[in-house]
Amino acid sequence: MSDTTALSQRPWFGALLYLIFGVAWIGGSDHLLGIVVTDAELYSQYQTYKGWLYVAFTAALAWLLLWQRSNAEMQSLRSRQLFEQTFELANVGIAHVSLQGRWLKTNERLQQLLGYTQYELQGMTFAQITHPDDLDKDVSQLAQLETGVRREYSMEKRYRHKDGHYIWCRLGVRMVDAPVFGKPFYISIIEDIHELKVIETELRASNLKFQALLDSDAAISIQGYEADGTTIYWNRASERIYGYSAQEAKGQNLLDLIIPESMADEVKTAIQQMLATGKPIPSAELQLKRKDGRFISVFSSHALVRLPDKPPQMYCIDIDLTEQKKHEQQVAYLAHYDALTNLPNRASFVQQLTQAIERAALRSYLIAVIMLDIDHFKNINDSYGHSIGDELLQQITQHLTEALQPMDYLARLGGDEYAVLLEDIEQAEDAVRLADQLLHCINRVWTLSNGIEVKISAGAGISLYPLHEINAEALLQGADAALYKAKSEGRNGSAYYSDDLTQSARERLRLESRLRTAILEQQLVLYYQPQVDIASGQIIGAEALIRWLDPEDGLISPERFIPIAESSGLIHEIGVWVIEQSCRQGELWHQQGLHGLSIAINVSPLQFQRCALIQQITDTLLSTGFPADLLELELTESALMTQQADVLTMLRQLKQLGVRLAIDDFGTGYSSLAYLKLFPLDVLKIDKSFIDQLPKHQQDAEICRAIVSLAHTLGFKVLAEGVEYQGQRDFLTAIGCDCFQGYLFAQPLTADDFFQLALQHKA
Ligand SMILES: Nc1nc2c(ncn2[C@@H]2O[C@H](COP(=O)(O)O[C@H]3[C@@H](O)[C@H](n4cnc5c(=O)[nH]c(N)nc54)O[C@@H]3COP(=O)(O)O)[C@@H](O)[C@H]2O)c(=O)[nH]1
Repeated sequence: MSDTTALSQRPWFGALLYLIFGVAWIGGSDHLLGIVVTDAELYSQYQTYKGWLYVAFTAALAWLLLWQRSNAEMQSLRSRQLFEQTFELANVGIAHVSLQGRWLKTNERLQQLLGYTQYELQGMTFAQITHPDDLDKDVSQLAQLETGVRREYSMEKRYRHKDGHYIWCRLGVRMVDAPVFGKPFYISIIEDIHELKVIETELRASNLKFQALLDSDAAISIQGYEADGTTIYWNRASERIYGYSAQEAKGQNLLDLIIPESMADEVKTAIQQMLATGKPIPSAELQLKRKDGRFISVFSSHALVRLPDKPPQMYCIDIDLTEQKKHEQQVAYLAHYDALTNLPNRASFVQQLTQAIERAALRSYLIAVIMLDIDHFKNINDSYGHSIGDELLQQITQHLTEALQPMDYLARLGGDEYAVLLEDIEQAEDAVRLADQLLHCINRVWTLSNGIEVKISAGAGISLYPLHEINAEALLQGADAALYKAKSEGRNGSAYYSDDLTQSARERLRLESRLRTAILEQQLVLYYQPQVDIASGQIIGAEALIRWLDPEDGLISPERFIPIAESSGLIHEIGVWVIEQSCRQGELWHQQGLHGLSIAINVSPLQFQRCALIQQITDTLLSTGFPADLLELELTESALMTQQADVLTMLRQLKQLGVRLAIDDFGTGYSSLAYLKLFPLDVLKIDKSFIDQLPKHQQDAEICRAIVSLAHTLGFKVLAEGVEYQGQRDFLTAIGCDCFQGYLFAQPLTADDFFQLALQHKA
């Protein structure tokens, strides 16, 4: 077939072959026949046959050639038709393009695509309708085809449609060497991908928008996880919120990254349920874990994403609540605190006061509310501006805070008004004392940052629970009313809600101040009341009793000033003086011939709260030489009941010194039999209140009898105090009481008088 095709393609060669064959046949066959057939007739006959054979053979050959040619033409026609059909009907644009880039032949699809006719295109080059941005790439790749560097290329490019708009196409180009057009040319396949490209561009834009959206809000963390918890997506906000970079987070398991250990099981179960049911895990506020180990509050929502042919994925959207929490805390803070001074505000004060009242009601103690108000503060604001006013309030706040104890509660009620809550105060005047200290702290010249100096004063009002009112608001109103009163009376000081209390508190404070002077000016003296052996009538000792000889008021009773000494702390100073003075006096009497005389001293419970007491006594005994076994400390029951363990230790230390211990006013306090067994005591002093109506008062008589019996059973001596009548002494003698003291024998005497009396009795 190929040969035939070759012949049909080169007819002159076929004609030459035929000529050679014909000449060879005619010449050769005749010569051969002449050799083989000698008979002329037969020869002629064979000649005819040979001619017919030649004709038949050449006819067959001609038929074969013609048949083959017609077949080839038919085939060529068909393939041309097929090509044309393919070329024209193809759903992609096809073009033959010259090496110069001119459109040689284009199919209908391409013409439709570009909007030009075949004729119009043939007058143009591809470059004329290529988007300028794509041209260089196209031309340089064509050059590579021409130089044989490559055989084909493809690219995405834009052609300009006849109406001016650009169409995205995918171009495939191959160079054809067969010179159909007389020269090599390019076959270009041009596929319309415009719609795809538009979709792709839109998709990319949408992806970018989506990505920008995900990354724009630094407070919304979005994380993607495989069903097993492996991290596949981690946006920028996640990096900020949880501290892991996307690189660090991807590939790690959710449970290892941000779930606290305590939540791990719960989260695992929730994920399994979500995967099984398709229902997302309900949104919730969670405390998740950061890379640095700190916890962060987030509002977490979850979504299950099922993509075709892919395992399900889980996405978490966590909103960082840190700022919101801070804001909430700030709002909560502002609801309870004053932003300028950072002090609790009125609401907090009322709340605190209400709780304090509940505690005080249970434990029966006093509470004071002190309200402070700065005088004419408005003038400062008006004269110097509010910022100066604010600065002044801040300075005042700082000074007030420093002047108070940590347990005192200071609040700013508003404007220039402050309130102080004092819990568990001993007596009403403690509040006045503190109020006066606070006023003293405010009433001065204040220097502000800009150099301005302002002199201010303030007033204070005090109300007390439960003496004045029993609820928080009423106490505040009471303090406010007292403040108003103090100011309206121009007192420039503090006032109680009740006038009586104000007076008595002022009186006590005045007394306190005078007592300080009395100590300095040695106006305190000791009197001594004899303690007598009830059977023999011998003076066996003396109780030292303090007196205040005031130059103006004369003798002031210890019942008046000891409580003030206790509340002001002066009792410690006084106590030391009493011990020293008593021991010195006792030793002097001893040297003057009163041997074996004991001295009893009253010790305040407050003195017992100081460890220094032991050392003071030790030092005094050493310095005075007074024997320890003649020194008797009178303690009240309340002193023994506070801080029992410490008291017990102190009592044992005193016993080791050799000092004797007596219980004063026995029967009026706790009278716990347990402490009689517990503490190393020597003497029980029956309180005067049980003695007063002896012997007639049946119950008191029985009580005295029982005390004596009990004391003796436990090995203590019994002393009856306040014995004024012989009948009382007789009864006490009858029930076995050991000693007594009282006006029957002698009142408290000066040291000299006591000495004289003791000498008389000795004689
Ligand atoms: N911490 C200290 N307290 C002391 C000191 N000195 C005294 N006091 C305590 O003061 C309270 C009052 O004492 P005072 O006014 O001295 O009264 C004492 C006696 O004068 C009085 N007394 C004694 N006998 C009689 C009597 O027959 N009739 C009568 N009406 N009164 C009498 O009793 C007081 C003695 O009390 P007591 O201490 O319980 O023995 C008083 O509580 C003193 O304790 C001191 O230095 N430190």
